[in-house]
Amino acid sequence: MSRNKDWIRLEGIGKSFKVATRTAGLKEAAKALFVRKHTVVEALKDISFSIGEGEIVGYIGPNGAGKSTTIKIMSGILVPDGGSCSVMGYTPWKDRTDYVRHIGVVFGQRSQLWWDVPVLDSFELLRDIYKIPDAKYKQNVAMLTDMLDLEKILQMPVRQLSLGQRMRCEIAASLLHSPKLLFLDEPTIGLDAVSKLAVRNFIKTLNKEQGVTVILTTHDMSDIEALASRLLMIGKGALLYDGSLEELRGRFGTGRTVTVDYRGDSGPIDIQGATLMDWTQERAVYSFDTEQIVLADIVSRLSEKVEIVDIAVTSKDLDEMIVELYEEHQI
Ligand SMILES: Nc1ncnc2c1ncn2[C@@H]1O[C@H](COP(=O)(O)OP(=O)(O)OP(=O)(O)O)[C@@H](O)[C@H]1O
Repeated sequence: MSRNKDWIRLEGIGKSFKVATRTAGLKEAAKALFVRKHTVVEALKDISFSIGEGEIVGYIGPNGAGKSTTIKIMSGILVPDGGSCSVMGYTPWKDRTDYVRHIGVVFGQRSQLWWDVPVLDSFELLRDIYKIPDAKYKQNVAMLTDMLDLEKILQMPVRQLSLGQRMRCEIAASLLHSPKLLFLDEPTIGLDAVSKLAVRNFIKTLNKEQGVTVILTTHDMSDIEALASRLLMIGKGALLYDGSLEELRGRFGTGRTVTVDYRGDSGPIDIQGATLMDWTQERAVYSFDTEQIVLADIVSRLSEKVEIVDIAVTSKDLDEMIVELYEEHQI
């Protein structure tokens, strides 16, 4: 349950990047030595949202939408062109030294561990960098080793670890200093099913038992389904959706497809309120909206004419809903 709704508050955040344009041809390249041409990429346009303490929020959007730029601003790595951002009372890019003691950051594609030394040595370096008191460090290493099953890998150099093992160590490394806020950028990318589950379970427990707030960037919708009760969706630098998964499901979730296997001699049967998608000698497929017609009515109409052998109903999955939202906003 969220304790302070404006624990994180972004208001009117904008960020543009100036990108040098290169023109083809030797003459143009020579000219470019004297006259530099630039285009401006508007990565974020007027982004506003609040996140409460203790929430797990999924931050999603297609490639190039502006997710990393937002995370970099919230973690103090980038300074926005305009707008305000307050996290736990800090302005991230202004009070960075103090601020970083309260946040943990994991970028799935980048490592904060030293490649050639045992994992534990990296942890000790981080202890010195963050000036973590000895007792707290020992307690956290013991807790994280237990929760993330690190016992056998702490003495191994990072380059010898599998991706799943490395990700567990990355997450542990980001939590050694007991941050209250964790940014996770693609934490399950490339992981197999078992490792994904282990990482997800850990994030859930961390949030539940220690109240750590989690902002999760991912392209994997099953991460969102498993972890986040709230979704922030961004596309072309603008916020497109801020709400719960349930609301999103409510908005798109009344569409169903029913596949009915039958026996009997019948031509296609029209049912008012349902759309016939396919009709073969053994199988009929209808799409329908639960607000227009209930499944039982479809089944009962069909059973007047044919003998029903099997029924399977599917609803839109999260991926499909997201694609529809993008289409709605023409992303
Ligand atoms: N340092 C930079 N210099 C120039 N352009 C940048 C820079 N960082 C980001 N951009 C541009 O800003 C836009 C948003 O990028 P960002 O990395 O935030 O997207 P993203 O949603 O994280 O994408 P992905 O899912 O591919 O990681 C893109 O058009 C990107 O090319």
